[in-house]
Amino acid sequence: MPIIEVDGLRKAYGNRTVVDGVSFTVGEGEIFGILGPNGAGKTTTVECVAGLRVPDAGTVRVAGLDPRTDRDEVRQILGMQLQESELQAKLTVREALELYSAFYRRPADWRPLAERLGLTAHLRSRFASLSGGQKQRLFIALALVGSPRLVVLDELTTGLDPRGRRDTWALIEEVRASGVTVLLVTHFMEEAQHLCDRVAVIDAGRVAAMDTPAGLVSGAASPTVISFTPSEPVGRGELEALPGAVSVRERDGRLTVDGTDETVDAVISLLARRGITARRLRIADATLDDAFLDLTGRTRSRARASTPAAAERGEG
Ligand SMILES: Nc1ncnc2c1ncn2[C@@H]1O[C@H](COP(=O)(O)OP(=O)(O)OP(=O)(O)O)[C@@H](O)[C@H]1O
Repeated sequence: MPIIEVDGLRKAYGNRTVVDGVSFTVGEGEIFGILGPNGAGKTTTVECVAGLRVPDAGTVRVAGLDPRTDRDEVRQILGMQLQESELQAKLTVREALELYSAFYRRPADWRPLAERLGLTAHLRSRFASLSGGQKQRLFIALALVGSPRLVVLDELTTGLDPRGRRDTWALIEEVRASGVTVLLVTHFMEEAQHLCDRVAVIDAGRVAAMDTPAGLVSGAASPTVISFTPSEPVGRGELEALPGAVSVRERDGRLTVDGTDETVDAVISLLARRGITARRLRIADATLDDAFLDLTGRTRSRARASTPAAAERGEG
């Protein structure tokens, strides 16, 4: 039996529907990602899973329980780290960990958890004095302190530096290795690609796609990107007409073609027939970023120009 079953979930604020028929299931032990642009309805969806919001329609089950009517039971099973959570300013880290432990029937020993999250040196610090990264790590600890079967993490690594982010990913992998299911809301494609077994892309309140990260990338309209500087001019129209080509861009004499493996073969044949040399030839798989932009219908070129991956591909 899946640990999370969401079917036809709908939620409106006033007359504005922000979750519009979302369905997905998560198997026990999975790391399941919810990815989507700002305001897509991700937080509202996971808050309904956690029983913090009442759906207008549809059903939610957590380990077969209804989070609304079986609230106490679900609270014992599900740990939640909320985006933008707050604690009382004067509460110390230690007090927060002890307080949260007391909510649960089978709390974990919070000390190793605090150690693992780099909080041991801050146990006496008051919440208000913690840095953004320290607060974030405390919320992760509080989500895990009840030994949950399922942990819901919303914007897990927002506010962490790259090192803190990597450490947190390693922690999440350990958590999963211990059998805990993870429902993860994220903005970071790299995070989804690194951690998630499956991802639901939510756009404007609906599931735009659901697959493994690799499946989403290979299902993108243009899973391969080829870029090169031709030794002699090549017409963009000619490249656009090649099999599988989705788009062609030119910048400072450098051409970038989004397409498929078939497009790559066709570009190389075309250049060979003409005796044109492809200088600094680069062929790259599209990333989850590209798949996400395809799925959420934004212009690929605008976004790609601003991603680090674009620079690596020599597009900048
Ligand atoms: N309590 C509320 N009352 C009214 N509108 C709300 C409320 N909570 C969220 N919204 C609106 O509903 C929409 C979906 O919000 P939600 O937080 O679920 O999206 P999200 O995908 O998590 O976004 P983000 O990535 O920006 O956190 C947004 O437009 C948001 O402004």
